Amino acid sequence: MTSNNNNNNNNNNNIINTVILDIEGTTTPISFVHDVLFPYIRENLVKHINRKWGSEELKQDIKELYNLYLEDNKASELVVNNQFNTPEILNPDEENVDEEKLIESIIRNVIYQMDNDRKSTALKQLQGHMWLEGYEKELIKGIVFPEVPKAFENWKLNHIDIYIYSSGSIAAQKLLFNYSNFGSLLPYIKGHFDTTIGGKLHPSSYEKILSTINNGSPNNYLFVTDSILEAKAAREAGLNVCLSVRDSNPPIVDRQLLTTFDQVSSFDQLFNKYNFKN
Ligand SMILES: CSCCC(=O)C(=O)COP(=O)(O)O
Ligand SMILES: [Mg+2]
Repeated sequence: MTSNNNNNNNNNNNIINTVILDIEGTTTPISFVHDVLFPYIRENLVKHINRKWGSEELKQDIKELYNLYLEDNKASELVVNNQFNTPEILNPDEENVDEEKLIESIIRNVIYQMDNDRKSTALKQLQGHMWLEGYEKELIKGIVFPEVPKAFENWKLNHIDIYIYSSGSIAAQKLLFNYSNFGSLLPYIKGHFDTTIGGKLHPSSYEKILSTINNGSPNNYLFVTDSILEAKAAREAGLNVCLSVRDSNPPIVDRQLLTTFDQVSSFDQLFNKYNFKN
């Protein structure tokens, strides 16, 4: 273990027994998400809706998207410059709804959310369902950075529990790690969390995750993420936090806040920075 000179809240003598990892920008290049996963959704959305029309899974996905539209609309009455402006989805439960128009409204809504990189649970659930076929047909392979499998192995050997917390749905997370460029990494991962537990910018989400995992006090946990706002929220919940500053990530703009966090550009560096239980 080495100490570091950052004026962060981490006490690097804390004994870490659990790591919680973000995906995009942390275990996985941002380019994989934006240049492979997201284009797959755009290219296959119409086909997916037509193929799955009438299925319980798609009905549920549409219901979630519709509820989100209603919620945003309600919120927009209260906020002057509403940040969402989510395109209308026709009520899927209306008896005489024009199916063609309903489908058009769903597509408009999904594409709008994706154009804005919205991390809504509704969008992420649909995406997760869509990627299944892409992975199964080997059209997509999940990408993790080259040192990630070795780090997983190392943590596993030392009985450090590995959890994932991503805006991507739990189903999408499992696909990415099951069909990874290094084979299935799922056996290394003890559990998964997505935004159904709460958004990644809220300290309460991290508190809920910790009470679900139940592996001791917050300072036994290490959260690694590329997002400084997620890092701030997790720190407020008392976790040790390390920023993933990969060469391929966009630079973090708030330089001042950045200096208050530990940073690594590869998981290898975590092993010198933190005191993992062994
Ligand atoms: C689980 S793979 C899909 C990635 C994704 O959709 C996403 O929004 C990634 O967000 P993260 O919280 O992992 O940065
Ligand atoms: Mg991320």
